[in-house]
Amino acid sequence: MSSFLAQVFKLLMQVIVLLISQPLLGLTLPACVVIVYVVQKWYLRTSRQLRRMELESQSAVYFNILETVSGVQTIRAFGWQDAIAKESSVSLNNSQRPVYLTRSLRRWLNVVLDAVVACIAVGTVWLAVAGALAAGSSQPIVKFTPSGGQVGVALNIILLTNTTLLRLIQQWTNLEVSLGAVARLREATHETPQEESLLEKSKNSIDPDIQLPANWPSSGEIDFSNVTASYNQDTPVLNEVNLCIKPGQVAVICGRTGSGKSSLLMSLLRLLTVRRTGKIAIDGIDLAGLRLDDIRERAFVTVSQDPFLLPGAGLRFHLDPTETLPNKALAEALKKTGLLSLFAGSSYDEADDASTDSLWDRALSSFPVLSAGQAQLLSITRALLQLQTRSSPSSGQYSDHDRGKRMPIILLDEITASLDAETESAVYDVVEEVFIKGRDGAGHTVLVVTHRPAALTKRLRPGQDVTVWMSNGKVERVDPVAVEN
Ligand SMILES: Nc1ncnc2c1ncn2[C@@H]1O[C@H](COP(=O)(O)OP(=O)(O)OP(=O)(O)O)[C@@H](O)[C@H]1O
Repeated sequence: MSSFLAQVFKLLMQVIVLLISQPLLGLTLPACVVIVYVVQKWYLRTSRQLRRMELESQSAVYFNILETVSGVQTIRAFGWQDAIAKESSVSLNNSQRPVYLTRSLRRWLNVVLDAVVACIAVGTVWLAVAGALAAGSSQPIVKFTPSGGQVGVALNIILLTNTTLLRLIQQWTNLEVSLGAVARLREATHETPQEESLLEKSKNSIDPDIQLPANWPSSGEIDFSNVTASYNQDTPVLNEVNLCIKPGQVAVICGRTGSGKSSLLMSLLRLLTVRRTGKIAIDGIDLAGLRLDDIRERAFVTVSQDPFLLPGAGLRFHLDPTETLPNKALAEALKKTGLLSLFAGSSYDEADDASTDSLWDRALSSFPVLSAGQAQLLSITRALLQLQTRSSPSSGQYSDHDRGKRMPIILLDEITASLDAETESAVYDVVEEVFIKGRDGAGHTVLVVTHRPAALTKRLRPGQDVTVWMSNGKVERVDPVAVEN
């Protein structure tokens, strides 16, 4: 913007100096303005289109490079080198076409502006000659007789004006390109569905009559009544689900692939749209009338099928993103899931807490690469820590009588799918100790989605826990865990 303004003022000054040295050139000014206006209009319109084509064709090249880098092993294994090289060179050639056309357009602009300035220069020389002839004539063509110095200054300024005009139009194009980039970013941020806008929407649908107790959920009872839910508005993935899970109960959710097990958990987190004909209540409070952040931050601790890890982020961020827990708690949780020795390596000394101090701010990528199972264990460690932070309402926010213990519901979605039998058993040991039995003897409500219910059977409590069988988005049956004879 500043260089554009600099060119504008430069041009203004040059025109003023030119008019002082050759006032008659002022007559050509309207014609020049019209010509420059028409030329810049054509130039800008074309260069805008070319810039768009350039960006699109370049994105194909970048996409090609990224795809090749990430799939280089596959390319080598299948011997696709020639085909990929050909494809890359085609997209590179295509990306060069708009660049070439843009350069040609600039040259065209140069030539047109040169021609305009050449006309003005011819006019200046003509005025000078006519003025000189007028000096010896009885009937002068022009009454103005410029001095040699004035003609020199005018010609010099004319040459400079040409460059200034060219730069001005190019700066304007650059400004437009930059504004276009800003507009595209704005479009992306406004049109991509944002969690914040969902939160905003959910704020609008909050039921003002619901006074959410600070210790909600205090027991963890879940009641699905006639729940029909879908990802988009058309096909429901949950069909009239009726299910009641008692406080402290473990519900193992089983069923064929695509039967709606994960969707059942997602409907609790309001990641699915639940139709108004049904409702999901936790401890008697309908989730539809609550804020999304209240539901997700207070009511649930979730471990999903796919661990979400950011290699550039620190270990603490992965374990305790809100940075509320002391290092000791992080180390204890990692020890529980067997990951502490992996992260601390040989420097770990069980008797010395300080031996782990350097771990927490190190980026995850600086540790040995985690296997799928180890990544899943890290997610479970995070869940253990989340349970600690979510169980007690933060002290400053609530009055004393409100400050009971929360009992978040634990949602585990195929957490052992990528683990071997031995690690699976170790993980379920932790689940049993921390979630099912609870630290102080009061267990949490736990929903476990699994394809291998047998691995959990021995940890379920006869007469208390249940296995929920799902099929085609419906609850087919609920089997209580049988009492062993
Ligand atoms: N993001 C999504 N958008 C639209 N439909 C989806 C989405 N995720 C799942 N579905 C559909 O919802 C239905 C139930 O899927 P869901 O993931 O709940 O099944 P699942 O029983 O958990 O399967 P799996 O055992 O393979 O995890 C499927 O028909 C699937 O096509």
